[in-house]
Amino acid sequence: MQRRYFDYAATTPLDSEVLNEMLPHMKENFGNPSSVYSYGRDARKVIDDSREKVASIIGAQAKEIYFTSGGTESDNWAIKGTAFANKDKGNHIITTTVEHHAVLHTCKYLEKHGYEVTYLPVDEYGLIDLDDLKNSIRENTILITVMFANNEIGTIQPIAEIGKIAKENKVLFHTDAVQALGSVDIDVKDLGVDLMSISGHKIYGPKGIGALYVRKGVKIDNLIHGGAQEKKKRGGTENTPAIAGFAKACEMAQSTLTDQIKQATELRDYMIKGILDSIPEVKLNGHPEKRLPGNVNVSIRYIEGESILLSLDLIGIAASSGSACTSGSLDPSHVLLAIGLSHEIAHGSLRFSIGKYTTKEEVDFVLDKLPGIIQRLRDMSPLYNA
Ligand SMILES: Cc1ncc(COP(=O)(O)O)c(C=O)c1O
Ligand code: FES
Repeated sequence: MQRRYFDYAATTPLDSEVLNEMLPHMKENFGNPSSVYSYGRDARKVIDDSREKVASIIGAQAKEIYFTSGGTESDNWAIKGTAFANKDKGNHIITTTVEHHAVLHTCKYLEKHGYEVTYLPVDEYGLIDLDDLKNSIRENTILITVMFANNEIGTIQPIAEIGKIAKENKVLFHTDAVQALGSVDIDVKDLGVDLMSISGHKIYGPKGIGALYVRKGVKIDNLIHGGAQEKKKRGGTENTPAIAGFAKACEMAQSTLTDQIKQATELRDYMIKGILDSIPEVKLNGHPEKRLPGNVNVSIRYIEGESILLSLDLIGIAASSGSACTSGSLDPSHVLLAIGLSHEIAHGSLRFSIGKYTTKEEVDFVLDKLPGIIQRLRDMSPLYNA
């Protein structure tokens, strides 16, 4: 059966050019980058060059990039590391109700250890209110952490405005840009961001690699203690192949960004229109314009997202009912509840995410099959027939 992948927000396939870039560093260039002899120096050079490339895609300097094991570690580090480093200044953190669990669960953990956290609500589109943000800043606020773009509904927050508010109030600003990288033009300097989390596997790079941007001058404690790697800020022998792959993926994403935004946006809008036009009682979740180019998230009344996913899977379509991290749990998505959806409607939600390999033919296949699937499920639903 031909399979069609619509879950690029969960992860992306490794680009073959990225794989080719990685292979030599798994074979002949296997040295430990900390070693002084040539094997080590060769690996070190790869890491130094890679740092430049990763820095370039977000407008940072190479020395402001620290490699991590991915978005989750970067989020944990940014939040715990600044919270611990600024304990003398205060213990208050501001975030939002729609963050990824890597941020939310880290904040919950800190609450158990004496920190106070404000969770800003969002409007029906998933946007925070900037006045709310201003009003929630206190004397003891040390960090604002607001995601760049939401992984479930695709909503893009007003990052530059948040950066400005943070700066005016002398509060650090971290943003989880895992979903935004490669889909939005990012410049940390223009945006006034102090810390930014990014990840390799959402941009056709390898899994298990990411980075934390830490603006020069920002104080941050270690999360991972060990050797002197990453300027003594993150111990552990560097994953040279993954770092090289991540850098290649960044380089490719940067050089094709404009075209990719255009291609994904066109397919996204075509798909949204196709779904809304062909299926009754369907609602688009997230902001109509301030949204990731590849994100389609809809609520379909009277049926369960899970049962639609299963029916789609039977014909080879891979989509998601929210985020891959929350499926498997019976709770509806915290993001969909935060934008005001009822439990019942949140349960009937689907996310299709489009990437660089998505074709119009694939979208047409979904548009052709989805209405029939939904009609059959609705015919079986006691809610629909009530
Ligand atoms: C917004 C967001 N933050 C963090 C992560 C975690 O990134 P990683 O899978 O690299 O740990 C993801 C991906 O699942 C994400 O979408
Ligand atoms: S039980 Fe299926 S999404 Fe809630």
